[in-house]
Amino acid sequence: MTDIVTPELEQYCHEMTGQESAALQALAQATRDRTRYPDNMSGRLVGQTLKMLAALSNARRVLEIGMFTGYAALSIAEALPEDGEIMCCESNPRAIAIAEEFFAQAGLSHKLNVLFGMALETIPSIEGELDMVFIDADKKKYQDYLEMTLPMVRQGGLIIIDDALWKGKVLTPQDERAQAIADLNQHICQRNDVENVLLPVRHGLNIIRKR
Ligand SMILES: C[S@@+](CC[C@H](N)C(=O)[O-])C[C@H]1O[C@@H](n2cnc3c(N)ncnc32)[C@H](O)[C@@H]1O
Repeated sequence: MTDIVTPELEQYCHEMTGQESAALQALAQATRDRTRYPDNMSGRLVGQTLKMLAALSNARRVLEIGMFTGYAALSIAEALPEDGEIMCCESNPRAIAIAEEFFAQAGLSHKLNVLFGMALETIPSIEGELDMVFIDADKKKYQDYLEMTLPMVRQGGLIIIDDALWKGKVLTPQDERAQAIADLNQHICQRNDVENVLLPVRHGLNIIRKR
């Protein structure tokens, strides 16, 4: 994947960002050892950014769309209060098994609620308000995820969209995914019910706050 910043700066940011917990380091290693596409994992920069946002916004109920092996979910869970909950949509049972194993090792299973299946089918089963949503599944469905979850987010709550710069291809979109994300970024900054900032963190994070 094309780096948004130079590889040297990316590495520097990685090294100068607070070390992850031992549990997150073990999960990252297991993801590299036991999955075919470990690059799907978000990693330290995104994970620590999400953890920081969850802490700053006093999040208690969080939804992640696209959990994979649970790196971002576990990062966020570490910032949630004891009665906090992270609901995670995921369609891959092997990835779910790894996430559950490492949540258990971290002693945080009580905060995890996995919604197994296709996200657009499982999200409607969620009741109550959400403080934060992290969108990181099927790029072509991002707009649908946003429309479905924005009404569920409390006023002042956050939606964070990953891969918002999609390999840098949003500048001159030449495939369906790049076009979908470019259209979504355009749409978000024109809405008047949210405010947002698009940051070049890893593959791009679009941070949206509901007015
Ligand atoms: C980029 S990975 C997520 C990485 C993860 N957020 C992390 O922090 O490591 C995308 C995940 O979304 C899942 N996924 C893709 N489309 C989905 C859908 N429609 N419903 C549920 N999960 C989906 C994939 O199985 C994959 O595990």
